[in-house]
Amino acid sequence: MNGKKYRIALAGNPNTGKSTLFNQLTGLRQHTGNWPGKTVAQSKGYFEHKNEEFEIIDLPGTYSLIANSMDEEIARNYIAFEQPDVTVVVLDATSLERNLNIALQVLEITDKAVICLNLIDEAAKKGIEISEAKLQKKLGVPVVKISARNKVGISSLLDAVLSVVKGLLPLSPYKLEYSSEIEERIEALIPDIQSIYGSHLPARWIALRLLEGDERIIDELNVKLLNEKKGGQSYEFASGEY
Ligand SMILES: Nc1nc2c(ncn2[C@@H]2O[C@H](COP(=O)(O)OP(=O)(O)OP(=O)(O)O)[C@@H](O)[C@H]2O)c(=O)[nH]1
Ligand SMILES: [Mg+2]
Repeated sequence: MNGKKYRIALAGNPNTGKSTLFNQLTGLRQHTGNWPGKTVAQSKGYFEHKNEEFEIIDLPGTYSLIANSMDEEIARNYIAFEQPDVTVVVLDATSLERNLNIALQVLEITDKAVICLNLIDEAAKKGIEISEAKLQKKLGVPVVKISARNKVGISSLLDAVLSVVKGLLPLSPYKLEYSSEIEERIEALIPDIQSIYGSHLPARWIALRLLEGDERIIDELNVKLLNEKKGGQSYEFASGEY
């Protein structure tokens, strides 16, 4: 083990098997607490794959990342501001169309993602066929089929995760394109966002939120900026060990 801990976030709709996957990966090396200042449970765990150490966070299941609820706010803030080394989006392969929405929202925030099609046993029973290769080409990030409950495909998933965190794959995540008027406004905002908040944050995604009139994002960013100036961790995050 080389000691470096890569951080993984598990995102996805409710009931897609995130916690099942989390438990399979971490076994007893996990602990549960609350998200700081929130009444929402947070599970964090650890595991190794191919001599690398990973820390994994089981994010609350959400249908979107627009921060309509505390769960959504937690999930989106973690991905956008804590910037895990990879976000694994767990989708229900039996209802892919509905599930893809959250995948596209994650890809709007971060390039470093792996799409995990879970419940492939159920999908197979229902005669649903999904081409990983086609989906991967379309989405521009690795797509891996698994059955978390039956421990199928887990090592392929972890290989994909490792490739992403090590930067071994060319990633070209699918980005929704907006009308030229909106795209121009996004372009105009990006330099200001970068100069105020630094270039490490997802400026295009922040610009989109601002154009939507999402005022909370400004509060979040200001808290983050203040904490960074104080030299602390941006988003205070429960740091208890397992
Ligand atoms: N058939 C089948 N069922 C699965 C699989 N993985 C998970 N499940 C089941 O799906 C249900 C939901 O799993 P969870 O792991 O709790 O889902 P979750 O995404 O953590 O749900 P939230 O925490 O509500 O967001 C459970 O009954 C699991 O046993 C799988 O690969 N195949
Ligand atoms: Mg869960």
